[in-house]
Amino acid sequence: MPQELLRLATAGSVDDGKSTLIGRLLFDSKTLFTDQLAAVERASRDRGEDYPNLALLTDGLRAEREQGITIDVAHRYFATPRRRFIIADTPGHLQYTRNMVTGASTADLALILVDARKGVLEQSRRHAFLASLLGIPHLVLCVNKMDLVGWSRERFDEIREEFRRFAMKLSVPDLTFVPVSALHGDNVVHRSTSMPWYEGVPLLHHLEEVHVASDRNLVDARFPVQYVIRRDDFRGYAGTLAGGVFKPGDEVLVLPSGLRTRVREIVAPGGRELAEAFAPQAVTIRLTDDLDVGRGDLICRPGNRPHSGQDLDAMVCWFSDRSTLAPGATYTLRHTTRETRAEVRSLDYRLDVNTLHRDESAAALALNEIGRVHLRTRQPVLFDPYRRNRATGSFILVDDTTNDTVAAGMITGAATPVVWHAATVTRDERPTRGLTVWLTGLSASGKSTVAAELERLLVAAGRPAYRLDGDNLRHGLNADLGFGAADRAENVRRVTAVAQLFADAGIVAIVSLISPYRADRAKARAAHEDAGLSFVEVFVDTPLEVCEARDPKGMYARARAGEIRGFTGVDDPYEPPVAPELVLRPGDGDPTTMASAILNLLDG
Ligand SMILES: Nc1ncnc2c1ncn2[C@@H]1O[C@H](COP(=O)(O)OS(=O)(=O)O)[C@@H](OP(=O)(O)O)[C@H]1O
Ligand SMILES: Nc1ncnc2c1ncn2[C@@H]1O[C@H](COP(=O)(O)OP(=O)(O)O)[C@@H](O)[C@H]1O
Repeated sequence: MPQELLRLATAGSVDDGKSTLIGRLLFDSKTLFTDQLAAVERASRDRGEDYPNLALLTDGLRAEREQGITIDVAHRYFATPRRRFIIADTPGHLQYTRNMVTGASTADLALILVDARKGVLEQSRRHAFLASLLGIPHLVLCVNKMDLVGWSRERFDEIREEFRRFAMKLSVPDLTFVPVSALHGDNVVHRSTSMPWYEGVPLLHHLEEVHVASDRNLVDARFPVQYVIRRDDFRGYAGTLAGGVFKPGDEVLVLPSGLRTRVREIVAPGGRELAEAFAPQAVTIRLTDDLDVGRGDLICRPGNRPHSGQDLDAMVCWFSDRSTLAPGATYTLRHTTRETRAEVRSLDYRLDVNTLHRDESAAALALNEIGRVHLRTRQPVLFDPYRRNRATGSFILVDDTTNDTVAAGMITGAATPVVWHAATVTRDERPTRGLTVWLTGLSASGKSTVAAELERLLVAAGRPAYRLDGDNLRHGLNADLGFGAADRAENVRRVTAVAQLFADAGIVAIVSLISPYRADRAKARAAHEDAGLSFVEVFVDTPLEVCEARDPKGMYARARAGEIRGFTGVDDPYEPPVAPELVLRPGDGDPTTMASAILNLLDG
C-alpha cells in the first residue's frame, strides 16, 4: 500500500454527475471489489440501463455522527499504486455549507464539478469560496458532460475563463481545469481521444501527482494533550499532533505552565517506539521530567509558541436552524482539547457567499450563514491563525442549553486591544482615488522599468502615483530582511501595508517586487480586498533565459557561480500567478507600450 494520502473533498449536486465521476474513479482505477461491481452491473441492468450506473456506488449517503452533530458527508476510500485517497463527498442540498465546513476542513484538494452545458453556477462559486475559506490549497474544476457539448474546446475555454475571473477574488494557491465525461470515462482515469486539444493530464493522474507534502505545516510543533496515561510508574500523554515534528531528545515547552523539559520517548498506538512523529499522527509522548501536565495543555518547542489570548477574530459558519448568532450571547468554545466559555462581543459583518459582499449592518447570523466575529474567552486560548494551522486555528461553538454544535469557526488572528481610530475624511472626499498595481516576475524581467514608465505616464496625466520598488525599499524599510521564504513573506507583508496607505491616500501605488510565492501575493490581494482597495496583479512573464541574458546587475552570473545562494529562478522557486489581471511578455513591446497596457486596464 502506498503511504501518501490525499484527502479530497467533492461538492456539487448529483445532477452535475458527481456520483458518476466518483464511481468512475473507483471503477476505472479498479479499486472496486468484484462483488460490488457485479452488484452495480446487476442493478443497472434491472433499471434497463446500458452502462453500469456508477452513481449507484456513491448515492445513498449515510448520516454520520461527528462531534455531536449529524453531517451528511460520505467518506470513500480508494488507492492506486501511487497514493491512497479519501473522498469526503458532500451532498448538494441546502445544508451543504455546514456539511462542507465540517467534512472538508482537513481536505488537501477540493474538486468542483460543473456541467459543461450549464457552466459556472452560483453553487460552483459558493463551493470555490468555501474551499478557499477552509484553506484547501488545491482546487480542481472538472467541466463534466463534455460529450453533450460536442467536446467543444471553445465551451471549455469559456467556462475556464469565467471561473478564473471569479477565483481571482479568492486566495486559491493552485487551480487546475480538466474537461471530462464521467459517463464515458474521458479524462477521468484514461486520456480522452475525443478531446485531443486538451494538453493536461487526466483527473486521476493529477490527483496522484499534485504536490501536497509541502502544504503540511511541519514547522510549528503542536501537541494538544488529550489525556494522561498513568500505569504503575509509566506516565505518558496521548493525543494527535496538530502540527510539526517531535523527536525524542527535543527540548519542549508545556503551555500554559511554561515549564521546559525534553521528549523522552514517543510511542505509536501499537506500542512501537518512534524515531519521530509528525502531524496528524496519534501518539503517546513521554517527557523526561515528571511535570504536572493535564488534558488541554499544549506541548510545543520553546522557540515557536502559539498565540495565547482571550480576544479572537474569527470567521464562523452558523449551523443552527433553531437559533441565530448574535452579539452578547455566550457559548462553550471547543478548541483542540480545551473548552472554555466564549462571548460574542461583536459581529463585524455577514458575508454573502455568492457575491462576496460584506454586510456590516447585519445583526445576526442564521443557518448556513458566514460572518466575522470578535470573541472573548474566559480562559486564554492557545491558537495559531487558521491560515497557518487548520487544527489549532479552528473551533466549534456549543450551545449549553441544548448541547448542540451551533457553529464552526476559523481564527483569523488575535483581536488586538488597539482600537482603530476612524478618520473624518472619507475616501470619496479625497480629490483622487488610489489603488495598487503589483508587478511580479523574475529578477531582470523588467518590473522596475515598466513601473517607472507607468509612474511617468500617470503623473503626466495628472494622477498621483508612486513607485514602491523592492530593491529600493530593501535599502531602508526592509534593510533587515534577507531572501529566505520567511523574509520574502515579511517583505511582501510590509510593502502591502505601505501600498495600502498610499492607495488609501488616493495615490496609485506601483509595487515592483519579485514576490515569488503565490501565498504571499494572495495575502497582499486579500488585505487590499479587506480594506476595499483595488489590487491589480501584473505578471511580467519574461522567461528565465531572457532575464539571464539581460542580467543588468550581473546577479545571475554571480548566482550561477555560487556566489549568491537562493537566487530566484536559479536555486529558489518562482510560482507564477494563477489568475493575474494582466500578463506582459517580451513580445508585447517596449516598456512604454507595456506601461500603456496597464494604464488601459486601470482606465477600462
Ligand atoms: N537571493 C536573491 N533572490 C532574488 N533576488 C535577490 C537575491 N539576492 C539579491 N537579490 C536582489 O534583490 C532584488 C529582489 O528584491 P525583492 O524585494 O523584489 O525580492 S522578494 O520580493 O522579496 O523576493 C532583485 O532585484 P531585481 O532584479 O530588481 O528584481 C535582486 O537583484
Ligand atoms: N519591455 C522590455 N523590453 C526589452 N527590455 C526590457 C523591457 N523592460 C525592461 N527591459 C530591460 O530589462 C532589464 C531588467 O529590467 P528591470 O526593470 O531592472 O527588471 P526587474 O526590476 O524586474 O529586475 C533592463 O536592462 C531593462 O532595460
